[in-house]
Amino acid sequence: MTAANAVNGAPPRGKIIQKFGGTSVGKFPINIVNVVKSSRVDNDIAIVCSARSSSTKAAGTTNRLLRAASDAENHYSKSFHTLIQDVRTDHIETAEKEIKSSELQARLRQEINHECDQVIKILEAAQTLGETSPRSRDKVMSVGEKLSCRFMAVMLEDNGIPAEYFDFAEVIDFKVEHSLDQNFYDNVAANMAKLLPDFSAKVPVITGYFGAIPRGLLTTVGRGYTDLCAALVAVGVEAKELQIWKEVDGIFTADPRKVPTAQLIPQISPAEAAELTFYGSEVIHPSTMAQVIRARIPIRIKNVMNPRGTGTIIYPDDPHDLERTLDGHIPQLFRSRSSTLVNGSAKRPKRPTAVTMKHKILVVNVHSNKRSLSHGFFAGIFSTLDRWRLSVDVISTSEVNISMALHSEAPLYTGGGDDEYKIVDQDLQGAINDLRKFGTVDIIPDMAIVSLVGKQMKNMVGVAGKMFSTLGENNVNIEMISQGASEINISCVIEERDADRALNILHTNLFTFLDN
Ligand SMILES: Nc1ncnc2c1ncn2[C@@H]1O[C@H](COP(=O)(O)OP(=O)(O)O)[C@@H](O)[C@H]1O
Ligand SMILES: N[C@@H](CC(=O)OP(=O)(O)O)C(=O)O
Repeated sequence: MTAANAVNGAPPRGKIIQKFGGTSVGKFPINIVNVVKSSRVDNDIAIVCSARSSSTKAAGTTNRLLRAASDAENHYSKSFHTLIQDVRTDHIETAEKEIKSSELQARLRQEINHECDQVIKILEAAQTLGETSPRSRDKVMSVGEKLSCRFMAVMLEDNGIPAEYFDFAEVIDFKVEHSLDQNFYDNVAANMAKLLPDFSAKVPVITGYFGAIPRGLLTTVGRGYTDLCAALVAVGVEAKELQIWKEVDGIFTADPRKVPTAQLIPQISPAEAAELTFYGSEVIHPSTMAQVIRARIPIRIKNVMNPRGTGTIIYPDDPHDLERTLDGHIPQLFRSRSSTLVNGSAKRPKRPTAVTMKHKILVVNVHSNKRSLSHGFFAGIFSTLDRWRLSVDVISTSEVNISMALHSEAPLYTGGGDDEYKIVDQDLQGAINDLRKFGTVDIIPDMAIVSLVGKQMKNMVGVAGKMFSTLGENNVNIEMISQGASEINISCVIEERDADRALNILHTNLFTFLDN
């Protein structure tokens, strides 16, 4: 505890890891500077940033880099050079606009040019080979985080905050097994802590990309990997809190951009946050939670545009929840820590915690050509999906039929007349061709999954009935129902055109009237 903190009775000084997403770096870099400046008064801060996006993630640096890697592989030399030139120009123009010191600006320009020249060399090699390995693809992708963090480090310095760029590309210096187990995460977290200096003097600005993994970061962890990187830093340095800074005040009872009456949730359990993320409210990368909660570190979601808000804390609010997350933990330890968290959350009203919507869903029905489902039918269906790397979000079965709701980013479109869907996603098309061995396959596109999530729902009689009758009374057609796979989630599949209306109807009826 520092002398100042000890005298004024403030909580002891500790380490806080702050993660900033790509759109925050792109749109609000000065807000990030202000957040860091004010947070450093009471705590030691390290920041982790994702690749920059000047408008949306879809149009951001990571997507451009991944497209450049595909173009190199396919010998489209001109287009990958253009994409990298766009990334270079974007970062140099931002440096010229945001950095006041000409000296710092010149240094940053040199760094940007160096990173972009390096990535061109990798892409030219990929073009010669006509392929990219998962590792070289990751290397290309990592340039996004490098550029973003070089910019943020200079931005902090330019505003009088001592900062130091930290590249974690080499943090994995041990043999990695095929699947990333707990041992892997523990080793990465320990290595991160070893590499980082004491951050009371300078703010480390850490690349949210963390090193070469045999099957590639993109395949093993997936997009949004920066949240996990920040989580591992937090675990490694035994942080007092992990903060994920976004452009919303925290987690709401429904997407606040779609449901104006949605309310901020002060505290949510990790299991609920994971369900919400999976079913469409992408607030945090799912693997992040397990690592941080295991280490008993609370996660706080906050808004870069409203730093005074308290945000949402993700932390178990009763020992049983923590027990489910951890094996063999000591409940007493949890209790002493949780008492500093949000008050009264254990006395939550009996109602779901949130309602969420997952878009771009299609339903695949396989109607068995036998009179009853034969031995091996399910095994055959699932091994086909596994072969084509598809995962099912919602499933329901009847005597001779299996219906599966799948998420696909690629659009489906009708082609060639006769109601035949031409499928853009090659994995999906491959899977559907193979599924035809098991029976007649129908595809219903343009669907959405609506889910109620809440740990209170375990003990709530009639909540599913209320959900379905509310939708029915409002003429929302339900295609599929899934209840009970997870005791804290009830989901159903509806038509995409009804999605936003259904979200509002459910929020009004189930969040306002069930209080008792
Ligand atoms: N229940 C929810 N609570 C908060 N945000 C939600 C929820 N459901 C969906 N969202 C949406 O998730 C997005 C997350 O915030 P944002 O900062 O924009 O993401 P990113 O950090 O990935 O750029 C917001 O656009 C918000 O509308
Ligand atoms: N830049 C990476 C990693 C990431 O975490 O991004 P964000 O924090 O902006 O979601 C991606 O787009 O996947």
